[in-house]
Amino acid sequence: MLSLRRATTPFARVAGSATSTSAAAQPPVIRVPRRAQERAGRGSSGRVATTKPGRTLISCKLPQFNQSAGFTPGRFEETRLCSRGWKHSRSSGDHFTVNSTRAVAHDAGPREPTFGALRVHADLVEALRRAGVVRPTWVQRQLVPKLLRGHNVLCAAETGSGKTLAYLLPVLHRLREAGRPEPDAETRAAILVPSRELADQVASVARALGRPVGLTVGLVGGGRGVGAIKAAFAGGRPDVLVATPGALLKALWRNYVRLDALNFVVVDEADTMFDPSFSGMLGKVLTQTHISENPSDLRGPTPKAQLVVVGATFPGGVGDVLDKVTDLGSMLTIRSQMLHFLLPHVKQTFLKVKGADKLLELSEALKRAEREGAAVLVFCNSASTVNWLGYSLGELGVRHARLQGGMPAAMREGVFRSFQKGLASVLVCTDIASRGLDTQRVRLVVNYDFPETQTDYIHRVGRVGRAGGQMEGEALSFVTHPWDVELVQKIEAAARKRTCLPGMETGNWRPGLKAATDN
Ligand SMILES: Nc1ncnc2c1ncn2[C@@H]1O[C@H](COP(=O)(O)OP(=O)(O)OP(=O)(O)O)[C@@H](O)[C@H]1O
Repeated sequence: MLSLRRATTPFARVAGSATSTSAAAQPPVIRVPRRAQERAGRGSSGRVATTKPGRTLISCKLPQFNQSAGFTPGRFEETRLCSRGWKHSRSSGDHFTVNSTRAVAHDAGPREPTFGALRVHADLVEALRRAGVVRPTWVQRQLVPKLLRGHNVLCAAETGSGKTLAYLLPVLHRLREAGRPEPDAETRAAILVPSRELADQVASVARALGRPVGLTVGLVGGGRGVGAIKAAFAGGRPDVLVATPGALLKALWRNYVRLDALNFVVVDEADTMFDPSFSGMLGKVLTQTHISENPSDLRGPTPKAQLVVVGATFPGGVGDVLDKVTDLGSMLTIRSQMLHFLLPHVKQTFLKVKGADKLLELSEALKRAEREGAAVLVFCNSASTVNWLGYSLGELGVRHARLQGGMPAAMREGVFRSFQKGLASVLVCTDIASRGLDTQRVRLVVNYDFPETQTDYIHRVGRVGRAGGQMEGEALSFVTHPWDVELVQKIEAAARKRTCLPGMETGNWRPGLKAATDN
């Protein structure tokens, strides 16, 4: 007769096979590893009980795939995915939701210090207070002091966590402390961003904060021709220039601005800026600057520029570009703990749907959002789908705005602003709106086309659940093609295992750079 006993090691040991004399008298005892015992206990279905009392993390159309917030599968345990059969055409209509497990986004608790404790200029703190921004978020508490101390920093933190203020405050503070320059002085800080909409947004925040401390802010964005770029410098060179790389290169070629006297260079939205489509231009801009290698380079008669690179995701090519302009080893890194995880405060639903049914599903979702008074971003993968979908929604009587890169710059300029002002509640757009744009009004993101990469998914969903926001965010993704399903399976597996998205692990992030705690 065999008896099962709980093993103390993960490996089975057959005790009866030992050569002790007493063994012959005893019935053989087989020690079975705990995992195998648990598997045996699951019954004939072989399924692990993934539900426990309490909140549900993942709720599915088929309840046997539900997973409780209190359950996490073992590291080597096979994860049962609701989306496993989604390549089959009969799976249409199936769905699952990753529920939010946290209520507040990135906001600091009442016991966190206020901005005053970060030792930025009192006028800046007061300007923030007037805007209702009192306590710094995690990334602000990390980045501001390091920049004030003169370090070059590479900073990766989730979408909507407040990175813009995290770099703007020390930049404005240090320019203010340096005193008023000569009237014809060169620009002292350049902030580089990938789109004119984002340039517009960052410039308006910088202006609101720069005004009280007597600093001027200029803006040059792409797509408006040389006349518009020249006009940006008509009133003299601004202290801070927010620019897209293409427009800045044009300004440099025509000598409207110089970058060799900069005190600060900021590269925002690193994943797009270091993407091959931008990195060539960015490299050309950076080679015209003198980037410091350590804080002592910021002093003396010819001070160099401090460099800060920020993003919510980081591509591989960052080092290749930066290596040419500074000592990478001297850069500090800041990385938030939940980088490249699904946002825990945003409810995310995935719906397997036939291509022909997507419009119907979308109009249902838009009706629900309208009843709740929620603004919606609808993402498509191409400009032509934006145009087609806009036309179809128009036919259905849905008021909306459209934003895609092929639109003339003059038209694009007003679209996002009018959406922000609430003149339209639905914005149909390409990924041009997924990077950096602050969308406090938006409560629902719809992936009409499933994004092509996990990075795009992170940035799109990151348009909801932003710091300082009062509203619960939600994302709805339509899953149609087999290649969409592959991506969904990776996302579902990461959600169930509570790991970051596969292939985006940041354990060895920027090896060779000092960790932020080194300073
Ligand atoms: N300390 C704070 N308290 C309250 N709200 C804040 C705070 N810091 C920033 N915000 C607000 O949070 C929102 C998101 O900030 P921001 O756009 O800088 O995020 P981000 O990290 O740059 O996002 P993304 O990665 O999408 O570019 C903005 O509306 C901003 O005004």
